[in-house]
Amino acid sequence: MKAWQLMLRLIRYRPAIYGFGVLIWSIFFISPLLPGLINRAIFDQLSGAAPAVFGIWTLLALLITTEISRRLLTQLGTAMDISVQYNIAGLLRKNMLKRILAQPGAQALYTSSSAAINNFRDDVEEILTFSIWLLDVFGNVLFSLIALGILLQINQQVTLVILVPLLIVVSAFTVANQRIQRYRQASRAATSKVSDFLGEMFGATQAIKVANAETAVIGHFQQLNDQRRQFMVKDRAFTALLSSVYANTISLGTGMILLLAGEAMRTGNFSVGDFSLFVYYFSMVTRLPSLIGLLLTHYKQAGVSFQRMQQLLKDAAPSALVEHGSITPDQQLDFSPAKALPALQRLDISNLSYCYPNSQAGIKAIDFRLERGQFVVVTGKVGSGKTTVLRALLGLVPAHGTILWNNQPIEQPAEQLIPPNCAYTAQVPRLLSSSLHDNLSLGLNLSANELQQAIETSVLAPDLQHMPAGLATELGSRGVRLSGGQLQRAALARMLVRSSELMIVDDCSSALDVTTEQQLWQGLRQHPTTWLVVSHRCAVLQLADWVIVMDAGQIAAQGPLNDLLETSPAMRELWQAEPSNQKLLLGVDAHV
Ligand SMILES: Nc1ncnc2c1ncn2[C@@H]1O[C@H](COP(=O)(O)OP(=O)(O)OP(=O)(O)O)[C@@H](O)[C@H]1O
Repeated sequence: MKAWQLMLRLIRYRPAIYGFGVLIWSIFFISPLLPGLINRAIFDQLSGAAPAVFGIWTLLALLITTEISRRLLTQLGTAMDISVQYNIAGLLRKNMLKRILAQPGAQALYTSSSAAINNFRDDVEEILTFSIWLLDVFGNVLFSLIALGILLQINQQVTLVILVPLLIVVSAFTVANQRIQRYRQASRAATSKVSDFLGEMFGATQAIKVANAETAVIGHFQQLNDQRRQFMVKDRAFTALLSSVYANTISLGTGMILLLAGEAMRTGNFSVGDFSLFVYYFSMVTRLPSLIGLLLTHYKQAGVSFQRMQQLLKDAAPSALVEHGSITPDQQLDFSPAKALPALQRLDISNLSYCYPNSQAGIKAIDFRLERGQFVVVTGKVGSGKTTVLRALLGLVPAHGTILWNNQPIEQPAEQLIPPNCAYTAQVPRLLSSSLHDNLSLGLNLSANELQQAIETSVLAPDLQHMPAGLATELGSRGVRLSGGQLQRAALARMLVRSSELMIVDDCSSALDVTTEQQLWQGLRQHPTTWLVVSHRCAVLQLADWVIVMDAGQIAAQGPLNDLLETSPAMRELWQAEPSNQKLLLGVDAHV
């Protein structure tokens, strides 16, 4: 869809408000026609060029009334501007947010989060600027046409000179057209790079400090800022240059008109009143070329913003950005909870494959089965594809393959394999800057008993005793006030309160000491559900009913742990690599 089509859809979202805005501003912009004519009458009466129709005081009263009305119109017009901006910004932002939230987790954002913030802020602002320009343009054009009609009746030759600046402006825009777009795209991309890096720097402050890399990192940041400065200066300077070309054409036109008007007055074809009318209308009529030039420039820049926002929506239809719908603040986004599937008896995964874009890495032809109540462990070397198996199964990456839940196909895993059917804890769990209670519930209305059970099973109870406000303790940004081990167990407790048929956990006890880890997994194993767990730790492998060994994106072997230790060299290698103290503590058999 072209920029003008998208803009039209936005206008049609609230046609009455936009229409009223156009009407108010049109009245405002055409209202100077009247004072111009009054001035002309006053001057012609005073110079004796025309007979007195109205008294001077009547004319003055008319002038004052017009000016007061214009002030009132400005207030009303500003209110309309705000209303238009609220609706357009609300619709664009809601549609972008809706699309992001509707995507499966791992694909929610195709760009970085700071680039997305730029889309929500700067690109939406650009569209708002353009929409406000559009509100004004109709009234300005109308004023100019009527004024030109009046002036043409007075003196055709002088009036036609006014068209010269318009031609200059249109030619200037035609020449600059491509550059406007190119400079705007480059400046926006450079801004995104700066915000991205800023976000990364704040997120990795500790890593930067312990690596003593402040100078190098700040140097790189400076480089990105320099690039941004260059692109921004080009973009702003070019827009300013165009504005000045547009504005200077007015001065050119003024000079020409004054010369021609002076000549006409000398020959007696031009009264003082006519001259005052020309001068009065002239500044406004000649503003039209400049206005049109700037409007075309903003149109190009709005086009770049539309493109950038559509990139955020990626595969969605272009019209998704301007799709009409309610934006009232109390409007709930429509996230219907997942339909509960029948109690899980068997989950069959066959031929599950996924390859990461622009790489050879991923998983190939994964087949395995989970039976009700089983505790299945996926293990393997670093980078062997364990996490990818889970993400592919959960629909967090667009994988191929078949997933059967009690022999019924799961067509949309990202929408179906969520609570109450399936709960998941990622390898690096994320908490939010809120209280521990809010982080566990995430909006669920939990009983004290449910919370207590989850806290005990996740072995979080001893830690809770040392928290100053218990469950109400604020965790800070992304749960920064928790230790690595506490964060992992808080995420597990969050999963447990979403009691589901299938629990999926990705290697998230790595920060725990051996005793706590053993206690945790034995507690989880008691939970009456089916488990699929990624781990290479003895504490977990020992509890497994079934172990799947991954190697280079494929299943190298699968079966009970004891069988694999006899038959699979890959499993033996992994087992031997685990610290022996864990095996001793757990009383591992004498296979190794
Ligand atoms: N977003 C990505 N883009 C490209 N390649 C990726 C991406 N994520 C992972 N990979 C690659 O895919 C392969 C499998 O990664 P995966 O995270 O599934 O391994 P893993 O067995 O879970 O590793 P670990 O034990 O370190 O968690 C690796 O080679 C990894 O480099």
